[in-house]
Amino acid sequence: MYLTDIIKGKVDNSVYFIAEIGQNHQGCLEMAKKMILEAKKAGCHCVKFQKSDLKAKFTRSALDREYISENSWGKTYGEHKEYLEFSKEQYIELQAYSREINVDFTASAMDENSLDFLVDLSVPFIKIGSGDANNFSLLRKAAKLDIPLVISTGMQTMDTVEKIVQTMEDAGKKDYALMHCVSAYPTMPEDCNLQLIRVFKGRFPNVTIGYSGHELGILLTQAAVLLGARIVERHYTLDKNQKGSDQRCSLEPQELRELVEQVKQFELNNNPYPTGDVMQKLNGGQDLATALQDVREKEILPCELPCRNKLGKSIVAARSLSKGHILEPTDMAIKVSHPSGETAENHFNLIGKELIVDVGEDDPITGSMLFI
Ligand SMILES: CC(=O)N[C@H](C=O)[C@@H](O)[C@H](O)[C@H](O)COP(=O)(O)O
Ligand SMILES: C=C(OP(=O)(O)O)C(=O)O
Repeated sequence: MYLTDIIKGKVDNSVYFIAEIGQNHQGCLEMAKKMILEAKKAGCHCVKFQKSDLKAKFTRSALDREYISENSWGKTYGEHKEYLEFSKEQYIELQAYSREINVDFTASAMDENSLDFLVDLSVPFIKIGSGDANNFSLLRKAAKLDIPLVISTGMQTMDTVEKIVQTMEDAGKKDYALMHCVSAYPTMPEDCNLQLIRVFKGRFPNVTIGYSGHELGILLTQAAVLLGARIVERHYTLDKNQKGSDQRCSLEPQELRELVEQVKQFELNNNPYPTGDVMQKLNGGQDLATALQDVREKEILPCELPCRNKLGKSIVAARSLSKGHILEPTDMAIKVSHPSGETAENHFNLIGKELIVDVGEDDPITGSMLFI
């Protein structure tokens, strides 16, 4: 099955499965290949990685900060990320291997350079992760491409999701999907807010809705499918005991296989199952009932704040700028910055504002630095 069949609404009774290898490969190419093979054997349609150009995604100070964590692969966050990043040659090798065994291969574009990189690689679709769901500079650029997009919505409000849809519409982009997502690793049932899948389907009837889940186990992802998710993405690992921030919320090959098999049994069409039927079909239970609680509005949840503080993007100076300078679009870059600047979402609102202080390259730009 092709993602485009799902996104273009030609197929609404099947689910496209993305095995998110992300950075669970431990920086090891051979392990990444083994993971690709096991994901294919488990029945997944696609394997996904995360592509970053570190200097484009992070400010110098964010890269230089100490990363003291049991999940760290280096003394600084930059060293840690560098260790986990595959080179262009390695991407080409992994892509060729995926082709050989007939499984789709792609990655999330975590900055504009990485978007270009993935376009050059001719991936079947590009993922925009939650960290960039309010990066409208990246979204506008991606919307112009003739490549399908899968856009996650963790750490965002409904207002931002509406703006994403508007951005796609303004660009005439039709082949994209929105993923319900909560950016907490793992996500507890009370935070999963699965009913938002139904809400998304109601508000955006022409958009394919999917689910990028970070909860433990497979039950709640099955419920997500019954509520209307037609693309499923789960982090995946060969062994959850390995080192890495995402390991705990990942599925091992056997769980991934079971998820795919269970979902194949469902009778699906364009209509979400009523909540009572979801409970009954999946044999109820407290976790399921909690994850299915009523929710109408998408908000940034307290459980998402650690991820937002760590990986949320904000506005920084693209180059040194002097006091009195009037901001133009190219003066600003959207990066992970510690400390952070104005939220990425305000990028276009800052155009034309005057700086009241000198700012160095990569320095965060905050409201107090601007003449109002
Ligand atoms: C928001 C976002 O990008 N989240 C990604 C996708 O879910 C994650 O895989 C992060 O890259 C990962 O959790 C970061 O872990 P560390 O900070 O240990 O490299
Ligand atoms: C951050 C990512 O995904 P999500 O927001 O769906 O967890 C990603 O795909 O890199």
